[in-house]
Amino acid sequence: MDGTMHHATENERLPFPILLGDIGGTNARFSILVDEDAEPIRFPNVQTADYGTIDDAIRQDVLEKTAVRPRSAILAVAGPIEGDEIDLTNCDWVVRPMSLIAELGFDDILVLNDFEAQALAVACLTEDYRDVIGPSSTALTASRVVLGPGTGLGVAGLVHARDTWFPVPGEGGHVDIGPRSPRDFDIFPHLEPIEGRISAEQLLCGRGLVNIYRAVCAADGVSPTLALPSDVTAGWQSGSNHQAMETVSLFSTYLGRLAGDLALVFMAKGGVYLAGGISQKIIPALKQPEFRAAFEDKAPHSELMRYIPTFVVTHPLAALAGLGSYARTPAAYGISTQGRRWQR
Ligand SMILES: Nc1ncnc2c1ncn2[C@@H]1O[C@H](COP(=O)(O)OP(=O)(O)OP(=O)(O)O)[C@@H](O)[C@H]1O
Repeated sequence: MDGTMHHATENERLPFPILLGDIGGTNARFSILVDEDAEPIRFPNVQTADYGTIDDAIRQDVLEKTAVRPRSAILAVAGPIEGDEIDLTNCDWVVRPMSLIAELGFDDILVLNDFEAQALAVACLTEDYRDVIGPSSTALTASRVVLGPGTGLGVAGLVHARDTWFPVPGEGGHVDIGPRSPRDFDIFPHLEPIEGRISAEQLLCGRGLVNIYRAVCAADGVSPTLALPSDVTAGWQSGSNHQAMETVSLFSTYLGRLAGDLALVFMAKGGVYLAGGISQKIIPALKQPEFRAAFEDKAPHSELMRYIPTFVVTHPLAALAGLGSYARTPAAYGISTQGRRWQR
């Protein structure tokens, strides 16, 4: 934060044109908002492994592809945002805002958490970009939750208060999850605890599909034949592998169980939104009874749960859409920029 000409207030817009970036473990996606009204300029997805640094990726895949010179950037990253060098969780890139300012000509950089960006997306997601799971489809303007099984399990709340959306990016993917049904009690002893416990992320992510599958095989006394998360969903989809089919069914149950718990915590009458790469790949399974049954199975509040809608986010670039909405109207969102905004 050295060398600032002035301190921006929390609600102050970053200067246009604004580069928006959603930096995942595998893919980075960029767009530029030229002004408040323009449609974003889209750039092809970047594989993070193809570039040594994010600076190179931005230079070669964005700045060299357009004559527009972004003055500022809003970047959403997976990982804790502390200090002037931000290490990303699932890739080798380090975000150095001071270097982006010095080397690439930006005046103003804001770094957000990736699930904070997903929460922003969920605040403004229209019907076209969500697939309803279950009986209720009315998403009130009320608090929401987004959870996304992908490489890991991201979770964020989205509190609605004072006409403002407040994203709450926590570490909700790491809560405990335990056995509930008799079948769970057969399977859970075959899961491998980490430091004595099973956390939601051990079941509800790509690797989690494989963990559940291996435990199901162990409970059934058969040798596992599938190694990758995509093998498990393929075995489910083709109906060719009994254990893979049960795995996806259990995955839906556990996802519904956690989604319901998070809905209770946030009183999420605005709905629970399933993001992450895996949700979109198993939509037909999520539409089977297991997901909603587990979601609503929250006595003494089952009646309340029945009216809370659940959705799969189908927007291909949801995080960028969320960042774009924030870039245009920061005052609509309760985002603290303290310690996360760097200015020339
Ligand atoms: N067909 C599939 N079925 C099940 N899991 C899959 C399939 N294809 C990929 N996966 C798993 O999905 C996970 C990746 O999820 P996702 O696409 O959401 O990535 P991500 O964590 O958002 O990272 P990025 O932001 O870089 O895309 C990996 O664990 C991968 O093994």
